[in-house]
Amino acid sequence: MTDYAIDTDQLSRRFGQRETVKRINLKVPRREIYGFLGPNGAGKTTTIRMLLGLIRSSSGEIRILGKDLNKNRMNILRDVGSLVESPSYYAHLSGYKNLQIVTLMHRVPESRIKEVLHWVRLEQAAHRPVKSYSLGMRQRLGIAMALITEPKLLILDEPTNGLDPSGIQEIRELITRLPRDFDMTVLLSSHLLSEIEQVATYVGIINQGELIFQGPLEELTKRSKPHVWIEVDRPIEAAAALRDIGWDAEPSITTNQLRTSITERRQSAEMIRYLVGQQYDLYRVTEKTKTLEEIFLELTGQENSL
Ligand SMILES: Nc1ncnc2c1ncn2[C@@H]1O[C@H](COP(=O)(O)OP(=O)(O)OP(=O)(O)O)[C@@H](O)[C@H]1O
Repeated sequence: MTDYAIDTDQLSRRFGQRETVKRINLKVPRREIYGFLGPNGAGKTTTIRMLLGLIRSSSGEIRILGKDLNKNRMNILRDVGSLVESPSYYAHLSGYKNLQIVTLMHRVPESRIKEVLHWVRLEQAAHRPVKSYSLGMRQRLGIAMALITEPKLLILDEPTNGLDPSGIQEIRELITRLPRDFDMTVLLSSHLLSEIEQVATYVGIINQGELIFQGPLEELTKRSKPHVWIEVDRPIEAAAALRDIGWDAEPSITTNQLRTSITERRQSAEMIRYLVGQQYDLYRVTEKTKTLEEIFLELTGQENSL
């Protein structure tokens, strides 16, 4: 049995009549960076709030680090660090003082502050009031606050929202090192695929409350392998003829093309020879690679919104 840091079973949440999260089975393997991806309003924050015990689920089970969240809430959450929406801190106090408050609350030795400040690269700014920090620095402070208790699981809701490219890069580098250096599992949410694909090793895609894809990132990228498209005079007939002899071919009526899953040149030569031999007129042969963005939009049913 796989060891999951987060394991939900048929997890659901309604707000009034509306079901915002629909029977999702989230499986987050340990030591992975799990990208929780979905368009705005898909249900990411609601899910994360349930995982952290901030709101109740309407039905379903949640296991965090192998334990039932309903039975051991306080115990489990001690091993979970989180940053949901913007971090809460005292703006007039320094980063150091803010971290000191967290160490006192959680009975963590003060020596840990230096370690986490180093980690998030805030040593230089440690004694300046947080109100003088940039958005990226505040976000890093938020992550430092989440890391100070040495959690086994870190949950970050849109950690790069509103950051400039260099701020995004810093957070990205920080997150990537966590599983390796601290044996930590990370779940981070985003509505941007470009965000997730750069850091995540594992991906879950949620759309309108439903988990529509879950698996290793490579499984998603595999779908972006190139396909050969053939423009032909009778695409439906040609596709059927190809399928009859064991090829994979899908017609597209609107564009007079058919799509094949062929990736090798020799195979496409064979297919072309066959079609010409069957008296089809071929107008054009092209190779197309779907971008991850296109796959994401296809999965979430928004391909026409670009
Ligand atoms: N307390 C609440 N009462 C009623 N509806 C709510 C409540 N919280 C969330 N919702 C609704 O649930 C849906 C999902 O919201 P949620 O914040 O989970 O989405 P999200 O994927 O995190 O999107 P975003 O990236 O925009 O935050 C939205 O339509 C939202 O209006």
